[in-house]
Amino acid sequence: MQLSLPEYRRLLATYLIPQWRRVLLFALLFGTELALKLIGPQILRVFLDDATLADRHTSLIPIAVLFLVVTLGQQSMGVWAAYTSERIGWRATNALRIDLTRHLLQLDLSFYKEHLPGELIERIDGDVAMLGNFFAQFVLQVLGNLLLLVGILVITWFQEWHTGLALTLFALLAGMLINVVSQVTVPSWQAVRQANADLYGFLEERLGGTEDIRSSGAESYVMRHFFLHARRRFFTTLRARLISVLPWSVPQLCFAIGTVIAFLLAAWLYGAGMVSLGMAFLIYYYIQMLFLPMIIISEQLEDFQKARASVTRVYDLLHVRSRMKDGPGVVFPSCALPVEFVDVSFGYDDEVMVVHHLSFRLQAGEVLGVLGRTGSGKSTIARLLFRLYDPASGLIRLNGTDLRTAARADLRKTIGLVTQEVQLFEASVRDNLTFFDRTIDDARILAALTDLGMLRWYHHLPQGLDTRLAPNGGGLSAGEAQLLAFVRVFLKDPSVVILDEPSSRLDPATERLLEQAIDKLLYGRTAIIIAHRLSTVKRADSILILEEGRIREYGARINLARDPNSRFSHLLRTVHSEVQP
Ligand SMILES: Nc1ncnc2c1ncn2[C@@H]1O[C@H](COP(=O)(O)OP(=O)(O)OP(=O)(O)O)[C@@H](O)[C@H]1O
Repeated sequence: MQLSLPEYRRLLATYLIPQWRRVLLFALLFGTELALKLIGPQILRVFLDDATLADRHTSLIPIAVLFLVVTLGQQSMGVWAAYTSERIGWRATNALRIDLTRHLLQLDLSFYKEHLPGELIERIDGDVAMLGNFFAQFVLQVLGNLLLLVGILVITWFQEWHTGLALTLFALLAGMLINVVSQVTVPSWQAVRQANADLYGFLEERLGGTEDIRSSGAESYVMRHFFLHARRRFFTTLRARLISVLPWSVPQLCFAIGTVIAFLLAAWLYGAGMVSLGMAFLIYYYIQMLFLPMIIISEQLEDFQKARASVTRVYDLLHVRSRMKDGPGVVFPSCALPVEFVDVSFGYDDEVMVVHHLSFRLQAGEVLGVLGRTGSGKSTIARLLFRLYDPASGLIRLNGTDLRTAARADLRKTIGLVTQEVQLFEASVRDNLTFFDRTIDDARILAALTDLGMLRWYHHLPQGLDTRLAPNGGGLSAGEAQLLAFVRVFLKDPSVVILDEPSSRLDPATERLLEQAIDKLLYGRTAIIIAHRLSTVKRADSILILEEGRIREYGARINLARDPNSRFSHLLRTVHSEVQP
């Protein structure tokens, strides 16, 4: 989809109006620079004509000084204008980067399933960087240089009509030619951007999975695909660069032809006595000058063509709408809350449902243990309650309210989620625990660490809470990372806790700590524990066993444990016999 003119106008207005003073300054500087460009040759003409006068009375020095002042003024305006436009471009693109990032962070998880992070980085950084010139200069450069072009032609028409006519015809022909060749490069630059996005997407995914790739010995497979992506990028870039020689060499050729025409015309007019030497020089000078605006306009149009593909992609991204809509907002009380699933079915794709007709109810403060084979839909229940997705049918109630009427920000405050994969950042322990929330003071963090029995761990940190963690939580064991995730939830103090228990093996000491932490975390809260070990569900009031997304068994834990025919008691017996053969 290409953008319409009003959409371009809106885009420019959105990012330029907030810095209108700077845009105005740029317009003034740029306009003055153009005016000085036109005045300079006129002073030279006067200088030359005066210099060749037989009976010259006036001194040439003031004219020469004036020319110098005008030239210096033009150069200074040019530098100042370039600096100002650079700032406009950076500010506008940075604001756009922020808007894009903010927008992307609000999109559904289903969007992230379809787009690799590396590809999104390329959109936010690469594509937006292409728009710097569009925001900063495009409109003014095109309009200004058009004005300069017209100005040169009008002046020459007035001063010598033969020259005016010749220049106008020549400008039209050369302009059309330059414009045609400038379009040639656009598709090849689009291909370069796509090759970049593909390569970054590939790299990001493979670097993220480096541990698995090494352990499964898939390095050579990855390297081969890296080579294929890099090769494609190399050849598309090479092709684009070679084709880009055209828009550069055609204006050079026109420029050479123009210079010859200028010489011939000036020589003929001067030889025929139709113009003075100063005027002959002026004709030559204006023909030379004519090229600069033509080349700048063509460069701007070429740049705009390249930017168009980026604008379209950025605009498309900005218009991706979350399928889930925030409700008007609900204030949940900060105490344990009841949770209810009513006939909930859901699939990550619209066609294939992964959970079917789930119905269960947790009283406030009740703990539900969810069991089931891998892929049976346990984590999906957690994602639905956290409203990372909406059910395809049925509804989920929290404290009697349909989740869809709540704002997602309300839910994030009310529900704490500890997943199997704990995301840690290359930041201080404090920032990792508080999620960069500066309102949480150290005393609260230490109280949470004490509550969870992590003071010993804390005392071993070389710089206390200021200790920086390595990227991706490197240096921490899986158990420690899990404990940090518990501290996070503790600090959030939610009414409902969802605990997707880690299935990884932990050493007995960490496991004991984790067990204590779970007890403390669940105290006074409604909780859903997705359990991989039966020992975890001993604290559950009720048990739900899933099989292929359907409830196979659901009831009070004590009753199910007592019933010898229940699936749960069967599981208990199996584990027991495995432990004590
Ligand atoms: N993001 C996703 N996109 C598409 N399908 C998914 C996605 N996440 C899970 N699934 C599918 O949904 C089904 C249920 O997955 P879910 O993660 O809920 O299982 P689980 O019981 O939690 O498994 P595990 O015990 O291995 O964590 C599986 O068939 C899985 O392949």
